[in-house]
Amino acid sequence: MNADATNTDTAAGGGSPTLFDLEPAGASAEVTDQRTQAVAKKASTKKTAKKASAKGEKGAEPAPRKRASAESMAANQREISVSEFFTKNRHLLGFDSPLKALLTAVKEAVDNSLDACEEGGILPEITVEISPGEQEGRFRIAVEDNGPGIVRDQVGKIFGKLLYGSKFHKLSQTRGQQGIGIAAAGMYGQLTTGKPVRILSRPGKRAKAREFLLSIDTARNKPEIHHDEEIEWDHGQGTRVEIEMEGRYQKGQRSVDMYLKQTAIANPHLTLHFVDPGGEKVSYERNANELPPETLEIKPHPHGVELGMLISMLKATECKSLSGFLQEEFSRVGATVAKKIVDAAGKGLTLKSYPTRIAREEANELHRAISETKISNPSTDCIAPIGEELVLAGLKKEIDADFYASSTRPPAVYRGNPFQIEVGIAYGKPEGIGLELTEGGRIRKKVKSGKDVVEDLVADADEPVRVLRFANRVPLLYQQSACAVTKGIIQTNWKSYGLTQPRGALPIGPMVLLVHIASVWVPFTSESKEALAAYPEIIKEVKLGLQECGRKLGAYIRKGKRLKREFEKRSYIEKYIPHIGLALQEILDLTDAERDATVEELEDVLHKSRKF
Ligand SMILES: Nc1ncnc2c1ncn2[C@@H]1O[C@H](COP(=O)(O)OP(=O)(O)OP(=O)(O)O)[C@@H](O)[C@H]1O
Repeated sequence: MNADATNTDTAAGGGSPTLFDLEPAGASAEVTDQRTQAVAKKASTKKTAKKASAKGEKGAEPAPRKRASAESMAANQREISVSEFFTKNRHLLGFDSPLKALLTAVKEAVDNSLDACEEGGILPEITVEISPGEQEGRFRIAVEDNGPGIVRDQVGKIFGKLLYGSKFHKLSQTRGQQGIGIAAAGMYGQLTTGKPVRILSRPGKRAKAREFLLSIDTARNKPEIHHDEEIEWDHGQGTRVEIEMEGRYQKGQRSVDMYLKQTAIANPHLTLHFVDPGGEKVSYERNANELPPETLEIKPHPHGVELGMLISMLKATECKSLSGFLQEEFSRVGATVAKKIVDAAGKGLTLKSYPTRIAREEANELHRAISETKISNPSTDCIAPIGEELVLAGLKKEIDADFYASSTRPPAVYRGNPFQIEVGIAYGKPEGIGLELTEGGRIRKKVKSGKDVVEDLVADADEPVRVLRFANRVPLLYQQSACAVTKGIIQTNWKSYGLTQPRGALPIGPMVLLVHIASVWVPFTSESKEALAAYPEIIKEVKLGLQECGRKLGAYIRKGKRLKREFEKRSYIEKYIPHIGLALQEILDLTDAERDATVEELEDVLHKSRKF
């Protein structure tokens, strides 16, 4: 029975005994009237409570709930398409505000262009255009590359299907990993403007170019191609992607401009052109004419494989023996290591055991044996760091500072995945400390270089240092505090290198800190790829890299402080040298020429008095 109905009945005086039933007969009309009023009030209170409860107001009685049965629940249970999921959860992909959405879309397209050019062995030249869209608050982004292009059959799946890509299943150093990025950007455009994505592709100089217009059928996670036609395109081979979307364009630390500038720093082999919504053009010319060294795809390292994955691999393998399986499917396992693992596993497993018939219990022992067996670290020809020299060149090209240092750590391993950390430092605004020692031993004020640089990259002297984080050469602009890189910086003792550092915070000073991780699988904290997960191995390497650069910085700051003290002392003495000259002239009866020569000599002695 409906609980509400019971209450109403009771209030109306029917059903179970109430106050009225207990009242003696012949009670006065006034009392009856009061009773009637009380009943009416009670009923009205209940109605109000019901309404309030429906509105969710505090203090209201809870509204009665309709109970679901397994059958009624079953009627609502159905598969969720990955596109529907990410439409609702677009913040997971970096589309949570118009400002960030614009940046994410540009980033996905540029990262893809860079990956494609490098895979194709082509020096990348990329053009990014952002122009106002058809309505206020809309923008049209276009990213064009000179990469290998995309073949006709693949265009639909790449741009109209989430979780489709060429990089997820291989362990190699690429910017993209998940197979979500560009389709998600197109989906966001479609969601906010209703417009399809436009793609131009020319897969090879001799091939004909084609134009496509497509959108995603989000319920089925499938492409809907509206237009597919051969066109004349005045462009060599390559791809052009155009997406109209709701967005906000703004310059600043987390802007498209900053992402592109940082991309140019970390990719010295890239020539990049950018046209902003106001029509202003910026170009970053490459300062390296060689592509980064080619990296090899690797197999998983046994120490990075979890039990569930091992069981799946055993089921899926085509190898006919356990020995073959261990050697074929993993890196760093030869015949000797395979034998050691199998011997340590016991459970009747032999080198000849048939992998697909290995039961869960045996797999468990095999997994234990793998973790106990000493296996050499994964090979490192699968990762390509930027290199100390190019990190320095990139910083010098784009940031006007007093002092630069860089360091590339040797490769290390987290969860079986090789990675390498690089650190760069640009310290001091030239107009800040601004003193230098000339070859002749003089200390002079530095002249501003006058380079066209981003002024706001170097922090002010009383601000926390600016951090530039990169993962496989991609700038990470959001979620700085959640990132393993920031944790590594905070855990480093900057006081010993001459900087101030509040407890548990970034150091303070006019400095840019660049940290790059190169890896076959970058452990991001979410699908939007904004922060690195805090693996202790990664934090440790970040700290070691920072310490290497920090020591050089410490020496520079100490020298700078000495220079400053000396400069002040010399300036003070220098003021009195002409007076000393005059006094000497009077005492020693010198000619004017002799006096000037003495003054010059005294100045020389002063300036060459100390070596730094
Ligand atoms: N400009 C391009 N030129 C050539 N191939 C491309 C281009 N853009 C995308 N692709 C291909 O499309 C695939 C899917 O791209 P998408 O951005 O969706 O995912 P991803 O780059 O693999 O991973 P992530 O989701 O981490 O970015 C890529 O793996 C690549 O093979």
